[in-house]
Amino acid sequence: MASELDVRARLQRAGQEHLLRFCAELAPGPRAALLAQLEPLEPEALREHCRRAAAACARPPAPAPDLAARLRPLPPERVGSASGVAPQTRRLWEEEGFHQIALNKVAVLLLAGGQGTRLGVTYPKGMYQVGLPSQKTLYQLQAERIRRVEQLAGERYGTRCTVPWYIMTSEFTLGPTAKFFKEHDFFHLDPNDVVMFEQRMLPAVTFDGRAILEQKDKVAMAPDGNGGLYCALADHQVLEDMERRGVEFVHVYCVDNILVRLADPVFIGFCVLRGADCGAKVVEKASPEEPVGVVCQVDGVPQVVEYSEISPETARLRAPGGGLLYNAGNICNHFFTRDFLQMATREFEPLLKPHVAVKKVPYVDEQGNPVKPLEPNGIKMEKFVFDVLPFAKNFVAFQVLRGEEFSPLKNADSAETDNRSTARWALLAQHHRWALQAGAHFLDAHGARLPEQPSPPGSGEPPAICEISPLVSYSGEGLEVYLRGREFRSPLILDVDTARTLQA
Ligand SMILES: CC(=O)N[C@H]1[C@@H](OP(=O)(O)O)O[C@H](CO)[C@@H](O)[C@@H]1O
Repeated sequence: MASELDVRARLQRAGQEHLLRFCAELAPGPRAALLAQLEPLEPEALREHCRRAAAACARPPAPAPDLAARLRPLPPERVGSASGVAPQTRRLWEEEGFHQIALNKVAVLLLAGGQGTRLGVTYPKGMYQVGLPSQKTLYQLQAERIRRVEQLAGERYGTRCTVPWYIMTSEFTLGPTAKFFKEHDFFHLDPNDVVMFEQRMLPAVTFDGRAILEQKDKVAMAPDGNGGLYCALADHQVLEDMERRGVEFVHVYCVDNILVRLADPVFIGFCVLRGADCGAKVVEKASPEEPVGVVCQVDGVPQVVEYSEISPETARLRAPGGGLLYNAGNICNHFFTRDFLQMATREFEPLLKPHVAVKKVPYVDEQGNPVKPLEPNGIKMEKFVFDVLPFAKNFVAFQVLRGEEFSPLKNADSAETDNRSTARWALLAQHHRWALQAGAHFLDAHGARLPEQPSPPGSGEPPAICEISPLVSYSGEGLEVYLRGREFRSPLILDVDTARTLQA
C-alpha cells in the first residue's frame, strides 16, 4: 500500500493536494481507503484531466458554433436497410451472420457501467424488470437471446457454437452484476463464456479544475463514459481473450434497449459482406427532439453527433421529401471487427476528445460538512463509444424498424417516454404481432375474440397479452408450429414448456 507521503507527493505534482486536507483527522480505516482510492491516479493524467475539464467549462456550451455548416447526412451507399430490401438479400445477410456465429467468430459486448440515474434505481439497469408477465429482467432477456441465437446457428450448421458475452461494468455495477449472475446461475450460460471487466473511473472536477471530495475519505468519481471501453479492453486484456477464442466480429450494445437483438445475424452478415470494420444500427428518429445521437458526416467523415451536441435548429432541418434531414437515430448497437478494436485501443483512444457533462456533485465543504448542491457545481468528463467511428476505413450504417428493435429504458415512469411502461408495451406489442403473423387468435376472459390488428408502435398495451420466451423465438421465427389456427386466452406466456406441450 502507498504511504501518505507518497500519495501526497503525487497529488502535489497533479496540483490536487487539497484531496488530503482531512487526512490527518481520519481513523486508520478510512484513511487507508482514501489513500487506496488516490494511489492509482497518475499525477500527469490527473493534472491534465482537471485542466481539460476546467478549460472545457470555460468555453461556451455545446454545440460547436460551426458544426451545422460541416454536417451532412450519410450518403445512401453507406446505409443498408433491414426492411427495405428484397427478402432474398436479407436472407443472404442472415445466412452469413449465422455462418459466422456457427464458426464461433462472433461475440457480444454489453456496456453496463452506467448508474441508472435517470431511471432512478441504485442497482445496475440490467437487473431491472419492466413488469412483464414472466417478470424477466433485461439481463435475463439478453441471456436467453444469446442462447437462442447460438441454438439457431448450431442447428443450421450442425455444430455447437458459443457467442461469448463480454460485460463492461464499473465500480458501481461490477459487484451487484456479478452477484446477480451467480444467483441466477448465469441464466444457464456457461460462466466461462460470460466475461465481466471493469471500466475506469475519473474524478469529478469543479469549474476551476479541482477534483471534488465527496466525503472526507472519498473522492467523487464517475465512470469514464461508454468510450471508456477502449481503455478497459486494454486494461483487462479482453481482446487477447477474444483472440484466444477466435472471435473476429463484436456486437457492442448498451444495456437498456429491451428489444436488442444480440449478435443479430442480419446485422452481422450485412457488415461482414460489406467488408465493414465498423457499423452502427440506426432507426428513423421519432421527432427532432428525441434524445438519440444522429449518425451523419462531419467534414465528409462518418460520425455520431450526440443529442446534447446538436442544436435544435439543426435537429429540425427537413430533407426535400419532408422527413428529418438528420434522421438516422443511433441506437447504440455497433459492429466492430476485432482488428478495428485492437487499433482503437492502441491508436485511436488517446485521440478521442472527452465530452463534458455539468452535474450536481455532492461534496464536503471546507469544514468537512457534506453538501448536496442545488445547482450544478461539477464537471464529469466522458468519452463516447462511437467516437472511434471517424477512424473507420469502411463504416456502414444499418437501418432497422423501431417497433422491432428499439425501445430504451432510460427514465422513471413520471417521464412520458422511454420508461418502464413504454418498454413493456413495445415488447408485448412485438410478441402480439409475431403471434398474429404465426396464425394465433386471442380471446378475452369471456371467450370473445380480441381484435387482430397489430397495434402501431407507441400505442400502449396491445389488445391481447402474449409474451414469447426468447428461448422459443429470437425474432419471430418458428412460431407457426405452436400457434397456427389456435385460440388462446390472453395472457399467453409462451415459454419452452408451453411450446413443448403445444407441439405435442
Ligand atoms: C454516448 C452514447 O452512446 N450515447 C447513446 C446512448 O445515449 P444515453 O443517453 O447515453 O443512454 O444511447 C442512445 C440510444 O438509446 C443513443 O442515441 C446515444 O447516442
